[in-house]
Amino acid sequence: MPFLELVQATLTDNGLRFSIMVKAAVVGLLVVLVLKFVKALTSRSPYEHIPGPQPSSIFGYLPDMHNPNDLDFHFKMTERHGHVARLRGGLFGSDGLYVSDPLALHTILVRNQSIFHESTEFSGLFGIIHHGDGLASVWGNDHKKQRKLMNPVFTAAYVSKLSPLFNRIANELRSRWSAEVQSGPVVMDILDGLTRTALELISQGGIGHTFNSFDKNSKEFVEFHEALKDVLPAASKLFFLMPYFEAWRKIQPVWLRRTLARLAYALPWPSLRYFINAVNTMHPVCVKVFRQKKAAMERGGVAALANTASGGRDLTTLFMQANMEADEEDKMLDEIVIANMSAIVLGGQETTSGAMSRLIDLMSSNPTLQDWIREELQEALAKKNGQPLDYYELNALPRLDALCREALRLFAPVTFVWRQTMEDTVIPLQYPIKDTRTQNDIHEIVVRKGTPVYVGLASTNRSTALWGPDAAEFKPERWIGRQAHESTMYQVKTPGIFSNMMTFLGGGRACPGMKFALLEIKTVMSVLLPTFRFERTEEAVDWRLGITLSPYVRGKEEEGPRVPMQVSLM
Ligand code: HEM
Repeated sequence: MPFLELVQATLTDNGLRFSIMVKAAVVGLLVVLVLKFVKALTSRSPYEHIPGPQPSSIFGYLPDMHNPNDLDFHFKMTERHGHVARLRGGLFGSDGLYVSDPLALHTILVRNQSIFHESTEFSGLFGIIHHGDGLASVWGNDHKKQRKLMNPVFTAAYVSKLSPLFNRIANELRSRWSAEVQSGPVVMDILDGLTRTALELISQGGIGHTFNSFDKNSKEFVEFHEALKDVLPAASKLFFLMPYFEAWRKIQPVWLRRTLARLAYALPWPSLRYFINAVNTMHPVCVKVFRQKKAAMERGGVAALANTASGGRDLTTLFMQANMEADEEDKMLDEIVIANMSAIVLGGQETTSGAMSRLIDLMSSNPTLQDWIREELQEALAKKNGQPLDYYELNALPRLDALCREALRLFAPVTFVWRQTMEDTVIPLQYPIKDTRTQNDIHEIVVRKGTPVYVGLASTNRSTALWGPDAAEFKPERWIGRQAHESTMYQVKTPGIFSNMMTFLGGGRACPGMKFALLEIKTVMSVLLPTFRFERTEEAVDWRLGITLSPYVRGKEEEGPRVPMQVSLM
């Protein structure tokens, strides 16, 4: 329905009160913009003495920060401006801070985490995507309560039990690719196969559902994958709407929110449409899976799920069981369980399919490295007479481990996370920065309430002060023979939960899925590398930012994410 007709129909439906509300919203928005403009012109920033990048426009740092083609904004932030950088807010926003200093990160993520909340931008965004207050949208006690129920299912004891399932899914990919390359090398988009694999791993292992992703005719896979692929890049392009997402998802009555969403959908704005479509596709699937699971468990406990995709061993079944047994005050509402199912699928799909493609991409340009990893896997498999390697056996392989660590250090799939300061506070610095006015060293920074603080995951992972002068180079051998705590050049500790790097964050909101992700990546490599050789094609692949990183063929970005690769049997 054309936009104007839709507006007319809606007005007729809901009458005068709707028209008044729309006018009030427009006036309110204009007032906010004017006030922000006046504030920016009249007030002084408390961070004028801190070095930082010059924004490329009057709109301040946000467009630069979300520019899909400027990964160096993040990768080189520390080396260009120091371990804390001032981000200029421009004419409509206030200044923010970009942090990669280990001591400051410890203060933000661990010691004073109650002062540095998840930003309303991200909590609002993920609250809309997951349709509720799951892990990504709550803080304080609510967050702790949810983590307490969910953390146990992410431990090695549980995750290791998923090895047989993961091996079965990885072998399905191997069979498909083997059939394709049987009569000789073939150039194929490996991202397609790895995406299907990652979705099956997370959907079967995470929520106990299959999208039949290896079936090229699976409508459910096509729709859901389309939604997953679009949702974060589209959201990233809506960054200037993000401050209003938290307020948006609280709009009452619900009919008003739905009507506004329908109107927004009718606007000629592709990113907004992709976003709304994606959100409306993902949620019903999680609701359906949850209802089926709950009904089965109420009938016959976990045993009633024996014939489902995961046989009842998936993470959701485990935490639903814990939820049923929890004390009344600790229980999660059904809508929160559903939001967390959605968080698991979204948090675990793009990140891991990207990481797996990156690993193969890196090995394809370095055949010696590829052979070095393959040799280790072949030896380990030979010792088991070709039987699949389990969680503990995979973790005991130093070369595979070094490859994973180095790729995840240098190319952190999540580039930065966003926090907001809830009260005035001070952050101490490990590496002093220079006062731009006096040139004196600054050892601590007073951070004002309301300041947006960006935790630079990729930039910390590339700091030469932490990792040595070769920090920006891909060198898996740097990990060989080193314990996790020895990993940084000068034994400096960061709060990161993964070998001192920030890839999976640290503190109370660190990624719970780290062990799950590493098992996925290592299992898939252990199945593919002994069978296939991967070689680069002429087409260059660039990784672009869209909250997570996605690969695009240079000059063919409009074709969507792809990683073309020549694949042949060993
Ligand atoms: C290479 C793969 C992965 C990377 C790099 C990664 C990274 C991260 C990071 C940086 C965060 C913090 C986000 C923030 O605070 O804003 C996070 C949170 C989260 N991740 Fe992961 N993740 C990965 C895989 C997974 C997997 C496989 C799962 C599920 C099985 C998962 C589930 C989650 C959840 C539920 C959260 C929210 C935690 C909370 O707010 O308490 N992630 N992840």
